[in-house]
Amino acid sequence: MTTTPGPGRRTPDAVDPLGPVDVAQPLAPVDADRLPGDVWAAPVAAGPLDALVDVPGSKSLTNRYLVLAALADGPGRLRGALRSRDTVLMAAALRSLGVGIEDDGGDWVITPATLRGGVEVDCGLAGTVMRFLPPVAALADGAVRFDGDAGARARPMGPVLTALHGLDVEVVPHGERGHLPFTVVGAGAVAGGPVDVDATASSQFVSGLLLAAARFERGLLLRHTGRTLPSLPHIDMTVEVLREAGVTVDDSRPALWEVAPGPIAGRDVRVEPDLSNAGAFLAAALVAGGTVRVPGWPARTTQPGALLPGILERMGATTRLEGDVLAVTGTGTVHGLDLDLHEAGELAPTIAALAALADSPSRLRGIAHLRGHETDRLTALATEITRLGGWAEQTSDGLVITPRPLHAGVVRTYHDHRMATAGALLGLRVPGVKVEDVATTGKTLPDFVGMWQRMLGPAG
Ligand SMILES: O=C(O)C1=C[C@@H](OP(=O)(O)O)[C@@H](O)[C@H](O)C1
Ligand SMILES: C=C(OP(=O)(O)O)C(=O)O
Repeated sequence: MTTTPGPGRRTPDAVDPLGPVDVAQPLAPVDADRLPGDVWAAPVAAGPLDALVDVPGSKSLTNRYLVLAALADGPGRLRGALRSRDTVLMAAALRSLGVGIEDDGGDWVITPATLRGGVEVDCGLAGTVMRFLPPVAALADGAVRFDGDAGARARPMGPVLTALHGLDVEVVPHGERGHLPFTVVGAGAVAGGPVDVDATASSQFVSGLLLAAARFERGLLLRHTGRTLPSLPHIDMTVEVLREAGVTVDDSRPALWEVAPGPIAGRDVRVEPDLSNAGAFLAAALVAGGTVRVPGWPARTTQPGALLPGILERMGATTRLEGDVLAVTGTGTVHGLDLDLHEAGELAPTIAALAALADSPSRLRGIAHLRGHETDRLTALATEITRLGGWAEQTSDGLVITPRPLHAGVVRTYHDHRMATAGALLGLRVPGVKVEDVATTGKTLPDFVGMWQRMLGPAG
């Protein structure tokens, strides 16, 4: 049987162990009048950009700092924290567990407390909430029920729950095993010790266990058992914030992390801007030409967005760090590239949108785990790029994107903030692009539309 690769399908290729699959179904037409949520007409850039874009705090750092502050031995203060759906859900969950979290002139002031059970946690669609809080709930004095959006129930949770079970924490599934909803029955303490985790599907399985581990009686010796590990910078971020809070972590052996038991210091910290969220704005300079600047760019960071300047340069930009301002300048011509993104999968939607507008094909590798993100991002990106007339095929671990002239159409977003921002990037170049449910950007960037319009200026 011969097969025709199609959008939204795996395509046979040399590295695809799954081999050929069935012929693609035709794309469902999108009727903009019947779509849920707002349909936003993405503006076309009127000319080269010249913008300074202030990007709010990092989601990943905000939610790590919140968890550590909740488990600390004294009060803490978070300056420049991101206020978005993912971080507000984290704060709400910690409050329900008994932690004090007050707003003080824009800062979050956190007062740790004995964690109480008998509560429910709404994870929304936040990976950081659903993966970071079950180990915290194990320290509570009773049952903590976890659930989230319909899409959250599809996201992988099994390795976290298996690890907790291995640490003698009771976990009660309420639906499909290894998925939300479930209840963690906290016993007020966790003995800790050695545990094996297969984190092939998400680095967050490792980060969540490490964040709570100093509060386990024997600490934790965590071994990753899978063949590949995504998003290592995010695990390094976890190790770094733990060390900053006075926790002893040994990460000197490959795929092994040892956290010593001990107190977590309550601290006064400032959150770095979210570099991955900055990515869509910086990428806009390549699409429209001109310069986009992002202030507060850290000289050194564990955020995977640190890879952006190098990636954008390969795609045709010039970048400069002027003090703490990153300036990215583009010509309007974007080059395709072959890129392994396993360390920075959350950048993939931005890079895929650029690739669809490039002057040569691109291949993105190392991102099979994106199938378990907010949506199956490989399918979503292939489907939506193809819907606009481009061509994108899935491989076993990524995408091959062949640029073609794009046309007007509605980009579906599947409750995925980064699908919405990718749609905005395509719309900068292609007249008539609309983005379904643009409000989904509120997951990490509630003012995305306002920021995008300000970046474009009055002519945009
Ligand atoms: O720990 C974190 O803050 C994150 C880790 C990564 O998850 P995966 O390893 O599941 O990709 C990343 O994609 C996500 O946006 C945030
Ligand atoms: C994968 C992402 O989020 P989450 O923290 O929900 O996994 C993301 O923001 O790209």
